Amino acid sequence: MHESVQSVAMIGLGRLGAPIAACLAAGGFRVVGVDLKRETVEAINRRRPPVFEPGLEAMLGRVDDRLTATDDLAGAIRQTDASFVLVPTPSETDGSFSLDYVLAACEEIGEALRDLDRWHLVTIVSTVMPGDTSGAIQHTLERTSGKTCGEGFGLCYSPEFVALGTVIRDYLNPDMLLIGESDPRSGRTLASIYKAVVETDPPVSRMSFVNAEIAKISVNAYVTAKITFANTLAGICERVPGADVDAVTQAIGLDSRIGRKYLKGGIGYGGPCFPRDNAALAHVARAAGAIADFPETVDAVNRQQVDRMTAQALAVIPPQSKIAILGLSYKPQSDVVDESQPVMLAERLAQAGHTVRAFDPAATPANKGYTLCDTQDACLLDAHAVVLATPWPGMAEAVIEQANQKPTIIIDPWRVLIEQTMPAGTTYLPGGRHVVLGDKKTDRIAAVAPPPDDLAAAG
Ligand SMILES: NC(=O)c1ccc[n+]([C@@H]2O[C@H](COP(=O)([O-])OP(=O)(O)OC[C@H]3O[C@@H](n4cnc5c(N)ncnc54)[C@H](O)[C@@H]3O)[C@@H](O)[C@H]2O)c1
Ligand SMILES: O=c1ccn([C@@H]2O[C@H](COP(=O)(O)OP(=O)(O)O[C@H]3O[C@H](CO)[C@@H](O)[C@H](O)[C@H]3O)[C@@H](O)[C@H]2O)c(=O)[nH]1
Repeated sequence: MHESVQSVAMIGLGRLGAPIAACLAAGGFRVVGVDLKRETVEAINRRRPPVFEPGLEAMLGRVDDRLTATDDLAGAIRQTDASFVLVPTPSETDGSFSLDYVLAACEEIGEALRDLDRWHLVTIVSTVMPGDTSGAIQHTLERTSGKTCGEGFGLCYSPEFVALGTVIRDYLNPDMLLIGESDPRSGRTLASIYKAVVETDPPVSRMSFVNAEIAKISVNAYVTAKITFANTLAGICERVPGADVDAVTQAIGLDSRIGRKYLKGGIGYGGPCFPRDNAALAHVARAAGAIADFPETVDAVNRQQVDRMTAQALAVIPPQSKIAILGLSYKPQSDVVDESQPVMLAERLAQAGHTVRAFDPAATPANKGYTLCDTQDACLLDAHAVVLATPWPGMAEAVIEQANQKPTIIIDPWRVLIEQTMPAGTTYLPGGRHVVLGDKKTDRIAAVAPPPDDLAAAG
């Protein structure tokens, strides 16, 4: 079914590596997980999630004795038929991705391959820059193993398209499998490993390393352009009488050339991947002497979304108010605050002279200028205004309860409360909608980013 591969090594048991190792083991492979961190190795061996990822604990409960973890990378290679490298590739200041961790892992893999008397497939899953797999990665493996890539061992580049919070679901139900391969045997073997584990029958795109490398960052660059288009529409709809971004995006999403996914106008995209992939594509373009304006513009317009949200809030919140920010992670069901728009918004509102308190069920950012609360109730206490920045389950209800107790300004960039009847005295400001100040019919008193003059006249 999957050629002769029965056992695999997962090198790097982080946010992606741990859940994917669990999926491979639950799917029938014998998996040896490798990580430098002792606490991660111990957690896996005790079947405890080393990272925050919904569903991981349950998946670890299904691996029986097929998953073990160790810090002995060479030993893991010797015991297995194939290995996956899923270590960090942090961004450099020029937008490119560092290969330091990948090359350190490849040095050890290559040394282990030197004495191995059978073929072994190495797959790089970490996101790398175009040219890296056939360049430094392949050279390192060949140098340290003394073997020729495509003969003594196989090499693939196969990045993942999973999103944090849904890693397991996305891994088991991929839209496609992207495989850059050194030779047909390597690509075929990797495809057979995936096919043995995934729950669907996705198309497999097999190609050269460089095309797979460009394709990976292009998917994120394209999807972020789509989100940014929705945010641009949201900004327009906020200022055009009667306009509603959701009505517009729902309609245009029905055009099959556009599609409905990732078309929600909100607070801008953040996280460990989306923001950096535009910077990487821009770097690739500049280095090749091609035009870099498109990814640079998407990135710049995304950063403007924090300006848009800050201006909206400042237009309706009286000076020196107490503001509660609910949700700080870049999206619900995640503890990640890399490039988090809610964190940026909290900082900006604090800089504007407001007393800002924030709460998140999982994320604990190093806060600048605002107070991080241990509980949602402490965050909401006495707040004049609430921003539902990253709406985790249960937060919307708490906001309504707060507004029932005292007049509250509610800022709702994702419109999770749009269907609710607001308690009397509430100022409700949904992102992406034009709302008239003092609308008696709906009892929603709101303004959507009005120019200051309009606000003064209305007040
Ligand atoms: N997080 C995502 O949503 C996502 C999605 C797609 C692709 N990626 C890519 O996947 C890669 C990994 O991302 P992540 O979020 O899982 O990173 P992470 O930092 O959560 O995990 C990486 C793990 O690798 C371990 N490690 C580092 N060097 C090692 C070595 N030599 N041997 C063994 N273990 C080692 C670290 O201790 C850590 O536990 C990156 O290239 C990232 O761009 C991430
Ligand atoms: O319609 C939408 C959809 C998402 N977002 C925002 O986009 C960001 C990213 O969301 P999501 O895709 O759910 O999470 P990530 O974990 O960042 O996953 C992205 O980045 C990964 C790393 O490259 C890829 O593997 C995934 O395919 C890609 O979706 C978040 O800030 C969301 O709030 C929007 O603003 N509007």
